[in-house]
Amino acid sequence: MTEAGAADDHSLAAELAGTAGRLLLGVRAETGFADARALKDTGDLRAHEYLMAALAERCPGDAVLSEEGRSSVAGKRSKGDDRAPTRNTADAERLTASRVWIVDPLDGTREFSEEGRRDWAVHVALWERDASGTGRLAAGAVALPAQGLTLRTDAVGGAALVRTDLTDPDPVTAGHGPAGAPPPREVPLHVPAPDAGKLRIAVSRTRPPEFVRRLAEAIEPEVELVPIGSAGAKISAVLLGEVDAYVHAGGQFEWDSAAPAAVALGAGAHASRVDGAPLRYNREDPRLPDILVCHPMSASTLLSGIREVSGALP
Ligand SMILES: Nc1ncnc2c1ncn2[C@@H]1O[C@H](COP(=O)(O)O)[C@@H](OP(=O)(O)O)[C@H]1O
Ligand SMILES: [Mg+2]
Repeated sequence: MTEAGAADDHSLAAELAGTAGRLLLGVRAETGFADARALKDTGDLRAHEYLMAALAERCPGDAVLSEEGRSSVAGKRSKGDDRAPTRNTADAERLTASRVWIVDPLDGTREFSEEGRRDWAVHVALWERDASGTGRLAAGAVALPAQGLTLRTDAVGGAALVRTDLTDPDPVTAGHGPAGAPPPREVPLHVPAPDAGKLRIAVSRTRPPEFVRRLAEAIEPEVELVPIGSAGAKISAVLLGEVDAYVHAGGQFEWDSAAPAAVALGAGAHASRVDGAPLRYNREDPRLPDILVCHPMSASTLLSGIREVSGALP
């Protein structure tokens, strides 16, 4: 799924997501948490404007689909800025383009505005047209700025975990270097297999779908529901082994899942719609309301459990 991107596209996605993430840490420090609305809007728009400008400069021929470049957000402003958000590539052009960057400048906007929370992300994905006509995710990066991590695709169809904050050793990369040596900056990323007998399923903190509670009752392994903000942070938690699956239905858009799905597929995870159909991107209608990400070993249990409770799907 990720082989199509040129080596540079993977690095560029990671660089842009990481830089937008640093910018967002700066917005948090500068704006403070007293006015959540101002902090959310300023974060959304500053990261969006940075990504639009960087993509226009670095990839001038490519189309862009950003959550914050839709015509419906034209009236939104960041603190101290009168400018309207830079618009996305027009639909007619995007739908015939051969390369489209699908970005969520700030996923988990609510968590970004809550002091101390680390479950928010920057998503940068590249979709490329291919011979099949449906296209595919060619590269992707998810920055978790408050966790000092970026998860990214690589040039050989895999994925990597990059430590962006080298001052704070983290348990994930720490075990990879020789004893006593500083942990490497970047390590290969493979989705870990679940422990037998128990499944931890990440769900939305604020809108956990009722059908996931039904699913938890319907399947054999014991299930623990783990509320986490941001689709990117939840999918990253699956890839980092903090949970075993992410199940969502009832509403979402292409930008919420494109970059994390690209990384998940590169890391060997199962990523699909909740009925098992492939995730498709760069459609005319950007709604992509449901998703399942897990280790391939758990996919059939979860897909058949979801089928059993499909009457409860939103
Ligand atoms: N029912 C729904 N309809 C539309 N978007 C939804 C949704 N549920 C979740 N999302 C979006 O998916 C992302 C993760 O949500 P959650 O943390 O609740 O799981 C959020 O993106 P943004 O933060 O970029 O808006 C949120 O807006
Ligand atoms: Mg989002």
